[in-house]
Amino acid sequence: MPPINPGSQPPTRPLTAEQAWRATAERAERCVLFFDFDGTLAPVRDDPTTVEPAPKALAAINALTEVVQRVAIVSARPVEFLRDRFAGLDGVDLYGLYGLEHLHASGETITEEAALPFVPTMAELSDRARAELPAGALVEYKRLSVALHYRTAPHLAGEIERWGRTQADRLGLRVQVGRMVLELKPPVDRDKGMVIGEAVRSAGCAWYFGDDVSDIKAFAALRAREAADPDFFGVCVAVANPETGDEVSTAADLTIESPEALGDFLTEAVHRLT
Ligand SMILES: O=P(O)(O)OC[C@H]1O[C@H](O[C@H]2O[C@H](CO)[C@@H](O)[C@H](O)[C@H]2O)[C@H](O)[C@@H](O)[C@@H]1O
Repeated sequence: MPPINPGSQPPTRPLTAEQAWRATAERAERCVLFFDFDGTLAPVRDDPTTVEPAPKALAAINALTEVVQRVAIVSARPVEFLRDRFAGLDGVDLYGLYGLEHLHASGETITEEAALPFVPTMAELSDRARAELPAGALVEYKRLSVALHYRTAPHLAGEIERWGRTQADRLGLRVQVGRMVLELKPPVDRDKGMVIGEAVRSAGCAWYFGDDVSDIKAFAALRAREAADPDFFGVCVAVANPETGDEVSTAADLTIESPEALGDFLTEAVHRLT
């Protein structure tokens, strides 16, 4: 078992990785494993289009689909982007754009209907962002949301955030902050917490792995499920990074150092659960 970095904050309850995998093994056929993508399964890069999952994590996820009830990716990326990265892994469910899209067992991508009227709004917003934001801002158009990145130009953070919030007010959109990014989304009630809350209704066990503030709602959904059913076993795992700070680790049971270390952790999990 690789060392678990407990982070600068203690877990919210005493739980070792050993104990967690043992309890999971007892319920493996009713267990769901949820993974955030960027910063969790995939190391962060300057260019969002070039990102790929860490190879060890991908191989372990493939093996885990044979061991647990379900494996799912829950991301702010579009399903189409995720499908390219997890091609060939039929046993992996994909939730994209914070759950506005989902795809199960290589069927068709389903889009939340309430979000569809915002397709033209997002196209217009993306064009306007490219025209009005200074050089150095990176605009990522995602059909139902637009991400305004400043990773390679951190001095623009304030200007980009102000511009994004003004546009959100103008167009009636919601704002989601992330790692060196501000994202504009439709005003539709859909987030990672809601996705997880619905997906674990009939599960006996679930893990959620995440690195960013939007993942904390998913942790909360597991806590709520556990509070409602003492037989349910939930585990929240943070993947550490210098940008999010302690917020995610503080809310987690376990903290892992990086996406690469997560690959080692999951490889060990395959052995523990088989
Ligand atoms: O829910 P996630 O899968 O974690 O997606 C969150 C955002 O991830 C991407 O941005 C982040 O990763 C980029 C590539 O490593 C990095 O350049 C950027 O600074 C990070 O914020 C993605 O591009 C966004 O659309 C997602 O909202």
